[in-house]
Amino acid sequence: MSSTLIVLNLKTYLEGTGEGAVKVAQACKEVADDSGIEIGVAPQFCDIYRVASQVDLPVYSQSLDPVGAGSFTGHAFVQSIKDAGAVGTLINHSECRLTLANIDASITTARNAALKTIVCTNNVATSAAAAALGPDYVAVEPPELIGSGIPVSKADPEVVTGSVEAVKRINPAVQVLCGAGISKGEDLAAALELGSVGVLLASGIVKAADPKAALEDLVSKV
Ligand SMILES: O=C(CO)COP(=O)(O)O
Repeated sequence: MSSTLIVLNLKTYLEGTGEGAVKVAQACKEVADDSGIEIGVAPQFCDIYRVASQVDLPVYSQSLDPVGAGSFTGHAFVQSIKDAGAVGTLINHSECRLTLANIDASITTARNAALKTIVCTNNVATSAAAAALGPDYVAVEPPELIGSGIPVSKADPEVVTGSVEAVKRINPAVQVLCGAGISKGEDLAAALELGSVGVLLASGIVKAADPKAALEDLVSKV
């Protein structure tokens, strides 16, 4: 496997029994095996166990709550997420934003459970702030391009290069992903060219008529 990472965020796109998530995850696994590129998937909380137990690929939670075992109701508990089979978690996605203090607490909570952390950011300044908290990855995604079909690597390459530069300056151990509007092979190639180590993406694959073919195209230029 190369060190390139692709994480497919399923959001709430797939209605139904969870079988849709398993099917997309299976496509991710096949394309990962064929291409040698690591592909992870972030399904709904309730689908983590189903996906992780049926498909051998890295599964991420879409978020978690920084609470321990005890008197907490309605929270996404890290130990349950881990026991369900997740290897990591997104934190602070633009569609599930946290305060800086809660981002910090979520990173610590995940790290203590040996889950990988991907902190989403919306611009260079927040990428720098996130890097200071020491996650495994910062994933910069300008919200205005999310779901737009317009790739960040083309529409706003400076937010990627600026984030890579800022993160490197603040904490060189943190790696940078980028996302928003990514769907094609040329988008992933451009993202890597700009200094990121991979992409976080959703609609271009999940909503495609043939997600496996879309994934094959995504990895075709690397
Ligand atoms: O929010 C995203 C991934 O977390 C990006 O979404 P799109 O790939 O749909 O633009």
